[in-house]
Amino acid sequence: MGELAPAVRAEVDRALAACVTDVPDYPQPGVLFKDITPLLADHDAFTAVVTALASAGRDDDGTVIVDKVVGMEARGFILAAPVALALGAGFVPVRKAGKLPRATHAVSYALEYGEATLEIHQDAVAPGERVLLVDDVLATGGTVAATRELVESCGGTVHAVAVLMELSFLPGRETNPGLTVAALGTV
Ligand SMILES: O=P(O)(O)OC[C@H]1O[C@H](OP(=O)(O)OP(=O)(O)O)[C@H](O)[C@@H]1O
Ligand SMILES: Nc1ncnc2[nH]cnc12
Repeated sequence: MGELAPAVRAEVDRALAACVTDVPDYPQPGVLFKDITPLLADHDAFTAVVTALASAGRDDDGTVIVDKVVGMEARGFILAAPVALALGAGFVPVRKAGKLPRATHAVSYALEYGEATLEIHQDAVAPGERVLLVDDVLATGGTVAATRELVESCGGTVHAVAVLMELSFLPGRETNPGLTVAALGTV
Protein backbone atom coordinates (compact mmCIF):
# COMPACT_ATOMS: atom_id res chain seq x y z
CA MET A 1 0.00 0.00 0.00
CA GLY A 2 1.31 3.43 -0.98
CA GLU A 3 2.30 5.91 1.74
CA LEU A 4 -0.22 8.70 2.39
CA ALA A 5 0.95 12.30 2.00
CA PRO A 6 0.78 14.07 5.40
CA ALA A 7 -1.81 16.57 4.13
CA VAL A 8 -4.05 13.74 2.92
CA ARG A 9 -3.69 11.88 6.22
CA ALA A 10 -4.56 15.07 8.15
CA GLU A 11 -7.63 15.75 6.03
CA VAL A 12 -8.82 12.13 6.35
CA ASP A 13 -8.45 12.37 10.14
CA ARG A 14 -10.43 15.62 10.16
CA ALA A 15 -13.11 14.07 7.94
CA LEU A 16 -13.49 11.03 10.19
CA ALA A 17 -13.70 13.17 13.32
CA ALA A 18 -15.91 15.97 12.00
CA CYS A 19 -17.92 14.59 9.07
CA VAL A 20 -19.24 11.21 10.21
CA THR A 21 -22.40 11.43 12.30
CA ASP A 22 -23.33 8.77 14.85
CA VAL A 23 -27.03 7.86 14.76
CA PRO A 24 -28.07 5.68 17.71
CA ASP A 25 -30.62 2.90 17.22
CA TYR A 26 -30.72 3.07 13.42
CA PRO A 27 -31.94 1.05 11.55
CA GLN A 28 -32.81 -0.97 14.65
CA PRO A 29 -32.32 -0.67 18.44
CA GLY A 30 -28.75 -1.28 19.60
CA VAL A 31 -27.04 -0.30 16.33
CA LEU A 32 -24.90 2.86 16.31
CA PHE A 33 -25.16 3.87 12.65
CA LYS A 34 -22.22 5.73 11.07
CA ASP A 35 -23.71 8.24 8.64
CA ILE A 36 -21.16 9.31 6.02
CA THR A 37 -23.41 11.68 4.08
CA PRO A 38 -21.88 14.82 5.71
CA LEU A 39 -18.44 13.62 4.60
CA LEU A 40 -19.63 13.12 1.02
CA ALA A 41 -21.04 16.65 1.01
CA ASP A 42 -17.64 18.10 2.01
CA HIS A 43 -15.47 18.31 -1.13
CA ASP A 44 -12.11 18.39 0.68
CA ALA A 45 -13.08 15.45 2.89
CA PHE A 46 -14.41 13.35 0.00
CA THR A 47 -11.34 14.10 -2.15
CA ALA A 48 -8.88 13.10 0.60
CA VAL A 49 -10.82 9.93 1.40
CA VAL A 50 -10.82 8.83 -2.26
CA THR A 51 -7.08 9.52 -2.54
CA ALA A 52 -6.38 7.57 0.63
CA LEU A 53 -8.56 4.59 -0.32
CA ALA A 54 -6.90 4.48 -3.75
CA SER A 55 -3.49 4.08 -2.13
CA ALA A 56 -4.53 0.53 -1.20
CA GLY A 57 -4.39 -0.26 -4.93
CA ARG A 58 -0.77 0.91 -5.32
CA ASP A 59 2.56 -0.51 -4.23
CA ASP A 60 5.09 1.53 -2.24
CA ASP A 61 6.43 3.08 -5.48
CA GLY A 62 2.95 4.30 -6.43
CA THR A 63 2.49 1.73 -9.20
CA VAL A 64 -1.13 0.60 -9.64
CA ILE A 65 -1.34 -3.12 -8.87
CA VAL A 66 -5.05 -3.85 -9.36
CA ASP A 67 -7.07 -4.36 -12.54
CA LYS A 68 -10.54 -3.76 -11.10
CA VAL A 69 -12.11 -1.93 -8.18
CA VAL A 70 -15.27 -3.55 -6.78
CA GLY A 71 -17.86 -1.51 -4.88
CA MET A 72 -20.68 -3.04 -2.88
CA GLU A 73 -24.19 -1.63 -3.16
CA ALA A 74 -24.97 1.04 -2.23
CA ARG A 75 -22.54 3.10 -0.19
CA GLY A 76 -19.60 1.18 -1.59
CA PHE A 77 -20.48 2.45 -5.08
CA ILE A 78 -20.04 6.07 -4.00
CA LEU A 79 -16.48 5.48 -2.83
CA ALA A 80 -15.34 2.74 -5.20
CA ALA A 81 -16.22 4.46 -8.48
CA PRO A 82 -13.97 7.50 -7.92
CA VAL A 83 -11.24 5.22 -6.54
CA ALA A 84 -11.36 3.23 -9.82
CA LEU A 85 -11.02 6.45 -11.82
CA ALA A 86 -8.13 7.61 -9.63
CA LEU A 87 -6.30 4.32 -10.23
CA GLY A 88 -7.10 4.05 -13.95
CA ALA A 89 -8.80 0.72 -13.20
CA GLY A 90 -12.20 -0.62 -14.16
CA PHE A 91 -15.15 -0.34 -11.76
CA VAL A 92 -17.33 -3.37 -10.98
CA PRO A 93 -20.62 -3.12 -9.05
CA VAL A 94 -21.60 -5.91 -6.68
CA ARG A 95 -25.35 -5.55 -6.32
CA LYS A 96 -28.14 -6.72 -4.07
CA ALA A 97 -30.15 -9.64 -5.50
CA GLY A 98 -32.17 -9.19 -8.66
CA LYS A 99 -30.58 -5.97 -9.96
CA LEU A 100 -28.03 -7.22 -12.47
CA PRO A 101 -29.49 -8.10 -15.88
CA ARG A 102 -27.13 -10.84 -17.12
CA ALA A 103 -25.79 -14.14 -15.73
CA THR A 104 -24.55 -13.72 -12.15
CA HIS A 105 -22.82 -15.49 -9.32
CA ALA A 106 -24.72 -15.00 -6.02
CA VAL A 107 -23.82 -15.33 -2.32
CA SER A 108 -26.11 -14.86 0.69
CA TYR A 109 -24.70 -13.46 3.93
CA ALA A 110 -25.60 -11.90 7.31
CA LEU A 111 -24.75 -8.34 8.34
CA GLU A 112 -25.04 -6.28 11.54
CA TYR A 113 -28.75 -5.62 11.01
CA GLY A 114 -30.13 -8.28 8.71
CA GLU A 115 -29.43 -10.59 5.80
CA ALA A 116 -28.92 -10.05 2.10
CA THR A 117 -27.80 -11.66 -1.14
CA LEU A 118 -25.13 -10.07 -3.31
CA GLU A 119 -24.50 -10.73 -7.00
CA ILE A 120 -21.79 -10.07 -9.55
CA HIS A 121 -21.93 -10.44 -13.33
CA GLN A 122 -20.07 -13.64 -14.17
CA ASP A 123 -17.86 -11.83 -16.70
CA ALA A 124 -17.26 -8.69 -14.60
CA VAL A 125 -13.82 -9.88 -13.44
CA ALA A 126 -11.63 -11.90 -15.81
CA PRO A 127 -9.71 -14.96 -14.59
CA GLY A 128 -6.40 -13.86 -13.08
CA GLU A 129 -7.38 -10.23 -12.51
CA ARG A 130 -6.42 -8.55 -9.24
CA VAL A 131 -9.19 -6.73 -7.44
CA LEU A 132 -9.44 -4.03 -4.76
CA LEU A 133 -12.67 -4.05 -2.73
CA VAL A 134 -13.87 -0.65 -1.48
CA ASP A 135 -16.63 0.05 1.03
CA ASP A 136 -17.51 2.59 3.70
CA VAL A 137 -17.78 0.37 6.79
CA LEU A 138 -16.29 -2.97 7.81
CA ALA A 139 -18.61 -4.28 10.55
CA THR A 140 -19.24 -8.04 10.86
CA GLY A 141 -17.25 -8.57 7.67
CA GLY A 142 -20.08 -10.49 6.03
CA THR A 143 -20.33 -8.16 3.04
CA VAL A 144 -16.59 -8.36 2.36
CA ALA A 145 -16.50 -12.15 2.75
CA ALA A 146 -19.43 -12.56 0.34
CA THR A 147 -17.85 -10.18 -2.16
CA ARG A 148 -14.52 -11.97 -1.99
CA GLU A 149 -16.33 -15.24 -2.74
CA LEU A 150 -18.03 -13.60 -5.74
CA VAL A 151 -14.74 -12.27 -7.14
CA GLU A 152 -13.13 -15.69 -6.70
CA SER A 153 -16.12 -17.33 -8.44
CA CYS A 154 -15.19 -15.22 -11.48
CA GLY A 155 -11.57 -16.39 -11.23
CA GLY A 156 -10.21 -13.14 -9.81
CA THR A 157 -8.07 -12.56 -6.73
CA VAL A 158 -8.81 -10.02 -4.00
CA HIS A 159 -5.67 -8.00 -3.35
CA ALA A 160 -7.11 -6.05 -0.38
CA VAL A 161 -10.18 -4.34 0.99
CA ALA A 162 -10.06 -0.60 1.64
CA VAL A 163 -12.67 0.88 3.96
CA LEU A 164 -13.29 4.26 5.44
CA MET A 165 -14.08 2.87 8.89
CA GLU A 166 -13.61 -0.37 10.72
CA LEU A 167 -15.92 -1.05 13.69
CA SER A 168 -13.47 -2.52 16.21
CA PHE A 169 -16.19 -4.09 18.38
CA LEU A 170 -17.29 -6.35 15.49
CA PRO A 171 -15.29 -9.22 13.95
CA GLY A 172 -14.73 -7.88 10.43
CA ARG A 173 -11.10 -9.00 10.26
CA GLU A 174 -11.72 -12.37 11.90
CA THR A 175 -14.46 -13.07 9.34
CA ASN A 176 -11.90 -12.50 6.58
CA PRO A 177 -8.72 -14.41 7.50
CA GLY A 178 -5.76 -13.81 5.25
CA LEU A 179 -7.24 -10.68 3.68
CA THR A 180 -5.34 -7.37 3.80
CA VAL A 181 -7.60 -4.73 5.38
CA ALA A 182 -6.71 -1.07 4.82
CA ALA A 183 -8.94 0.95 7.16
CA LEU A 184 -8.61 4.74 7.16
CA GLY A 185 -10.03 4.85 10.68
CA THR A 186 -11.10 2.59 13.54
CA VAL A 187 -14.07 3.33 15.76
O1 LIG B 1 -19.40 -5.80 7.59
P1 LIG B 1 -20.88 -5.94 7.43
O2 LIG B 1 -21.58 -6.38 8.69
O3 LIG B 1 -21.25 -6.79 6.27
O4 LIG B 1 -21.48 -4.49 7.19
C1 LIG B 1 -20.93 -3.56 6.31
C2 LIG B 1 -21.86 -3.26 5.19
O5 LIG B 1 -23.10 -2.73 5.68
C3 LIG B 1 -23.43 -1.57 4.96
O6 LIG B 1 -24.14 -1.85 3.80
P2 LIG B 1 -25.70 -2.16 3.72
O7 LIG B 1 -25.87 -3.60 3.39
O8 LIG B 1 -26.39 -1.63 4.93
O9 LIG B 1 -26.16 -1.41 2.41
P3 LIG B 1 -26.26 0.10 1.91
O10 LIG B 1 -24.87 0.50 1.51
O11 LIG B 1 -27.16 -0.05 0.75
O12 LIG B 1 -26.80 0.97 3.02
C4 LIG B 1 -22.08 -0.98 4.61
O13 LIG B 1 -22.16 -0.06 3.55
C5 LIG B 1 -21.27 -2.20 4.27
O14 LIG B 1 -21.43 -2.61 2.93
N1 LIG C 1 -22.99 0.58 12.38
C1 LIG C 1 -23.01 0.76 11.06
N2 LIG C 1 -23.05 2.01 10.54
C2 LIG C 1 -23.07 2.19 9.20
N3 LIG C 1 -23.03 1.20 8.32
C3 LIG C 1 -22.98 -0.04 8.80
N4 LIG C 1 -22.93 -1.23 8.17
C4 LIG C 1 -22.91 -2.19 9.10
N5 LIG C 1 -22.93 -1.67 10.33
C5 LIG C 1 -22.98 -0.33 10.16
